[in-house]
Amino acid sequence: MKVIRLIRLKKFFWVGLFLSIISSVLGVIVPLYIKNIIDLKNIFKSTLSLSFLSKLVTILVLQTVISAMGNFLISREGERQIADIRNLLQTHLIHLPIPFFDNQESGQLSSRVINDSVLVKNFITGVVPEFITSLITTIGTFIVLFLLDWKLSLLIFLIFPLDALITIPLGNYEEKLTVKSQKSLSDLTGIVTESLRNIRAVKLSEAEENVLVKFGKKLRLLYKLSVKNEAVYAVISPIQSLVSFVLIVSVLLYGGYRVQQSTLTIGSLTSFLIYFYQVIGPINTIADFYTNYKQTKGAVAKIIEILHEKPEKYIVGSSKLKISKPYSLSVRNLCFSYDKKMVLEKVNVDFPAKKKIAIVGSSGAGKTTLVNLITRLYNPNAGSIMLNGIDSKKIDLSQWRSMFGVVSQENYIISGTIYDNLVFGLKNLPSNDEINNAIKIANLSTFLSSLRRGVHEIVGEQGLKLSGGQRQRLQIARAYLKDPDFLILDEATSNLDADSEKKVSLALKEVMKGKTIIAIAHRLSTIIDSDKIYFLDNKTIAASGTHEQLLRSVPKYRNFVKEQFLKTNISGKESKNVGRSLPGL
Ligand SMILES: Nc1ncnc2c1ncn2[C@@H]1O[C@H](COP(=O)(O)OP(=O)(O)OP(=O)(O)O)[C@@H](O)[C@H]1O
Repeated sequence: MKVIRLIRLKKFFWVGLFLSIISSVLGVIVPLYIKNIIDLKNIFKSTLSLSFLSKLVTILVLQTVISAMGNFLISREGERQIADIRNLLQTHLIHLPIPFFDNQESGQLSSRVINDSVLVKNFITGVVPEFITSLITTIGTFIVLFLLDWKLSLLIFLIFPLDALITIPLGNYEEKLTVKSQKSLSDLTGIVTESLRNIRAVKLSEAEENVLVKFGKKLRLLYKLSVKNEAVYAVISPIQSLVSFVLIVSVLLYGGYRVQQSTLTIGSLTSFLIYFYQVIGPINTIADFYTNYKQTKGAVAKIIEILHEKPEKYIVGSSKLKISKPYSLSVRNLCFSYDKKMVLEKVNVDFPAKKKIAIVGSSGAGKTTLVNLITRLYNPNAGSIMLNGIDSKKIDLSQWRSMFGVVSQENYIISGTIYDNLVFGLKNLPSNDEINNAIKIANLSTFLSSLRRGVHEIVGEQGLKLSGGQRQRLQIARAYLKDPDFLILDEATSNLDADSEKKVSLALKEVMKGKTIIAIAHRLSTIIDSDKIYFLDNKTIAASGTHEQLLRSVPKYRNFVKEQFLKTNISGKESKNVGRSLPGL
């Protein structure tokens, strides 16, 4: 059973279950004592009845204490289970490859970690132990009842087929409902997470109404499903009560007749009724097990689906490879497609140590994709990436990624403080001097001194409290502290005003020293001084060389530059120097 595979139960659970079983067994004995007491002729004067009474009280107290201890141990294990399942899921998720996330919504995944884990826990530490103790109570009770009077017992036995008639079809219906409810709940979580994360975009696009309409639709769907769910329980409960009532009346009528016939004692009939009252709950629990199982199956299927996803391969060999510096990268015949859409075909690029290499091409040409392949966020369909001639597949993934630092137009800022961002992902915490140095180099000193809490100031979700330039300089400071071999600049000076751009450029200049630079850019100022430029066009490298060489010999590149130059000139961002350095334009 998949549910069991998800869970690793500790010994406290088994101790708790054992205590609960003992408590159930004691519960089976109690009515027998009552029968014996009632059947004695002179109940309150007989010493035998007093001895029965004192034993009865002892058993009741013992049963209560043992049951409480059992319940506590099982519930405690339940809480640990929730934590374990959440931990297992989050650990697995964080190690899944990027293509998995391309097809998922983060809100839905959060729902798996937070909500579905609770269902599984309830099943394992609530439904299953109750089922086991109920089974023991029921079997024990029926054995005693059969020994007391088998004919009367047969009447009570009727409850099973009657209950099954109701719960099996409802259980199947419940499973379908649960799958839909869990999906609906995760959709709802997704909308809330998404809209709050992008609250500025929501307001500026005046999309409040859209978000609320979408939210309302999902909310109504969840409400309808929940009502249906409640209706199932609302139907089950009274039907079960009706079945019980009919059976009690039958036992009373038939038992009363037997007492009149003197073939049954009043004590036996009383204990029968007590047993019946006592066993009705466990029988219903056994019947409900199927419904609960079906309900959990839906949630577990979703969790197992995630756990079946293959994580990224971190360690390829048994130990990390020792590769001597300086590092140079080469990309050979790289092909890549997103699903069936071919994006790169037979791409060849070299990144010699300590050189600045630029990749240019129009929007959608595949520049970011190429960098994502180089950093192994995606795996190529064919071709290879080599580090000093060694195939990347032979190198441990974390060793590989530790070589790269990124300064990007994408927002790589995490919630927390500036300090949290500076040390994010660093294996060894930097000293105060190193932090101060990074701040100075990234041109952040003046900004930080204006903050009340300095480096411990909160930056807001995704760095909302920072300007675009400050966010980029924070990434530069982080890259400085990481001290990578390859620095990836992804349009690092885009969307900034002249002053901000100057600060970022100065900071970059410092942090680029001694590094191999991989620059992806549309803007000429970023790439013009590159040692080599690779021009991506029509899914492959159409040409390569210095800026001047390409301008002279590749008409397509010349057109591309002209277009970019015109665009940036219109937006007023490109510097005059760049315009002057474009021979032939
Ligand atoms: N995760 C993805 N799933 C499917 N298609 C994608 C994905 N990411 C990018 N693409 C597609 O792949 C192509 C190349 O995208 P890529 O982001 O690499 O281009 P780019 O040259 O970096 O563009 P830009 O300069 O506009 O950032 C585009 O057509 C894009 O729509």
